Amino acid sequence: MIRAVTIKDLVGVDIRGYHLNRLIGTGSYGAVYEASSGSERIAVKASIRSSDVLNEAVALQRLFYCEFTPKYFFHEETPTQNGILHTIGQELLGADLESIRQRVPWHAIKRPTLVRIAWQAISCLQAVHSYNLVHRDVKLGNFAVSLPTSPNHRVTIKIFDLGLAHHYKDDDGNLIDDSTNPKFNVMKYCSFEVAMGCEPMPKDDLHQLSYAILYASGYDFLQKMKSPPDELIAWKREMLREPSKTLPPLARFLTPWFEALSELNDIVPIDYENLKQKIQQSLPAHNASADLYMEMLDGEPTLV
Ligand SMILES: Nc1ncnc2c1ncn2[C@@H]1O[C@H](COP(=O)(O)OP(=O)(O)OP(=O)(O)O)[C@@H](O)[C@H]1O
Repeated sequence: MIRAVTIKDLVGVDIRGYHLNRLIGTGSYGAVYEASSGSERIAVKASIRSSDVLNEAVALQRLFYCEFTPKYFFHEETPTQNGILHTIGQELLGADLESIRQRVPWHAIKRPTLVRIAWQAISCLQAVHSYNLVHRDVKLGNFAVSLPTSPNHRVTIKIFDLGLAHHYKDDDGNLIDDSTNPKFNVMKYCSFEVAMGCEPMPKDDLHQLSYAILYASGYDFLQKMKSPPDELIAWKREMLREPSKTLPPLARFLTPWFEALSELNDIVPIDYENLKQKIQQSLPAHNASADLYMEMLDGEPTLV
């Protein structure tokens, strides 16, 4: 048994043979550590919300062969003097996209990089949905770059934090209810239909992604989320009804993609390849399917 500890005070503890070296960051309910065993480095997520950890562990296990989510290593329950500590060992990722956005001038990721991010982020959701999972918490901070591969420092975008993910349909296509009944309509960055009281479905992950991309393009979505609830819902509705008029001028180049997103529904299967082509059409002079790299620019690691 390990001594009484708080979730943010686990440096030095060993879990499943991995030594917790460094606190990477903390969220509303947990903390993530960089841990190692010999030369192998992983991320260990510890949380006080056992239901989220269990849910994430099940989702990551399901996604074991998925290359767009962190690789799953283990789920461990460790007795401590003040209760059970729940941890998940998973692939160590690099910086999350919210931190990357914060580091770029004007907090606006350049268009050629932005379309590559959007292309890969759509692939992440396509992959998650192909395992009959809906993520339900799509935001910029829940995407991260993989650790760069040498020698050219190529990275890929992965989606993580599957604590709210849901196995929404079985192999025969029958919908599966979420018995925990979470209230997604209170989440400020939920999609329009979810704000209106519908259950989050795959198309809602894509609508949440559209807000994340808009935010990454330099739009002050945090300020928008502070609008009175009615105003925020009206804006989300107009983004679907008339994207070309509602999009801020700097993001208007993404109109083809937003128009395609408006046409999604829960019945017709989503054509992810078409959505990627719409991203390409938004910026024809640049290859949206090109690789991404972490390069040192002015002494700062920069995603290009
Ligand atoms: N597998 C991972 N590899 C590297 N860093 C990670 C990994 N998973 C999470 N992180 C980082 O750990 C930090 C804490 O993550 P966590 O998901 O607990 O909180 P959050 O997303 O910042 O907040 P919230 O839980 O409120 O959404 C974040 O900076 C996140 O980018």
